[in-house]
Amino acid sequence: MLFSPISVKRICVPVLCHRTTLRFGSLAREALILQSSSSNVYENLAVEDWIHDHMDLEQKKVLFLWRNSPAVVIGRHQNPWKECNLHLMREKGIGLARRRSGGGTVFHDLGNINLTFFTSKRKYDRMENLQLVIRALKSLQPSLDVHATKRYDLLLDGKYKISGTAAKLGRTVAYHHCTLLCSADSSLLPLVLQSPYDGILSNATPSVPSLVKNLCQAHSSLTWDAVMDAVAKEYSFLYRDKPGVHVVDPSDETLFPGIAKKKKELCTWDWIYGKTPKFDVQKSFQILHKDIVVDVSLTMSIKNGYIESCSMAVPSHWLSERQCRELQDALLGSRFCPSEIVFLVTTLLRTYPDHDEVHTKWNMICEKLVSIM
Ligand SMILES: Nc1ncnc2c1ncn2[C@@H]1O[C@H](COP(=O)(O)OC(=O)CCCC[C@@H]2CCSS2)[C@@H](O)[C@H]1O
Repeated sequence: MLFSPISVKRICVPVLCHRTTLRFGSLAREALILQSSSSNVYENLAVEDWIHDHMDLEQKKVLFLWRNSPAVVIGRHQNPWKECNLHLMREKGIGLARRRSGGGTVFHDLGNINLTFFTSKRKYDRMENLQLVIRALKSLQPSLDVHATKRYDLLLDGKYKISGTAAKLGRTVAYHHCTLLCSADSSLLPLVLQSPYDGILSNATPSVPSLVKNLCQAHSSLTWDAVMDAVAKEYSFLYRDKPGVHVVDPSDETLFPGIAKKKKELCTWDWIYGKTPKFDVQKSFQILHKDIVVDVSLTMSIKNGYIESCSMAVPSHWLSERQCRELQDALLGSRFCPSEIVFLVTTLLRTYPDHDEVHTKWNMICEKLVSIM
């Protein structure tokens, strides 16, 4: 049992209610603690959206506790090509998600806890929430040296980040969410958050890298379940008359009507990559062909994730101006993504049957293009 000292329940949905906001009404308390049974980042982000859009947060505060399988979560206004190693993530099957709140990029896995504090906008108070987390940690290890910074990070021993914060403020409601590193994969974390792509010119929000540490390194008792339990207890103590955590299934449409649609949107390419603020790519590379080195320089503008303009400078004795233009034109309007580029170039090759030499050259340029995506 995950929450041994306090009760954990599965929420039973009252059948005879047609307003979604009333579904949680039977749990009549000032505050509610929900824990996700899913480790799917898109499902959990969809729960956040659902609570934000449908629950009456003027009447009831909500704390949502969740963990994800390995994933990188970027802020609403960030550029994933600048923030992470997409090649490595594809290779390792690590998901990429864009959240609705601002701020920087973080790594999640099952050793990282996420806490979302929902309130009315009036009651929104990030420092109060972080102090609650600190009290919870100290209830487990009184000697722990943790403090909150002005940018709402939690630092261990004055220098190691264990928690990052972001927030979304609606018209009347708000949420503050934060991570807590308990036992995340600390060797993978810096590798996936290091972009190998250079030549990206962008005004997107940059992340603020820090030294990070897991709580379990400070003390072996600080496991994710002990920490989650302690946070839930502290929250109950402050806002509820009785302890209790409700385990919810984010794919349960009877509990969260319309949630599948929210998840679907969060999974789309147009949300994850397409919401990247407009950016340019300026890149020079060298191609070694038949013992000669060919210099290629590339300039592209990417809008909503799609190639809006593309110009390539290639020596005309190597690739004719016409063949260069044809390649550029084929790329226009394409998503800035490897699979689509490969598909378009393959289609282009078919328009030039029996031109092995041109095929080789286009393929070599294509390979370079894919390496920057
Ligand atoms: N999981 C986790 N926790 C704490 N710090 C992290 C984590 N992963 C990476 N980092 C470090 O923070 C910086 C980025 O810091 P930066 O301050 O730029 O961004 C944040 O902190 C955003 C926090 C978002 C929290 C949300 C809550 C639920 S969904 S995600 C990164 O470069 C690493 O050095």
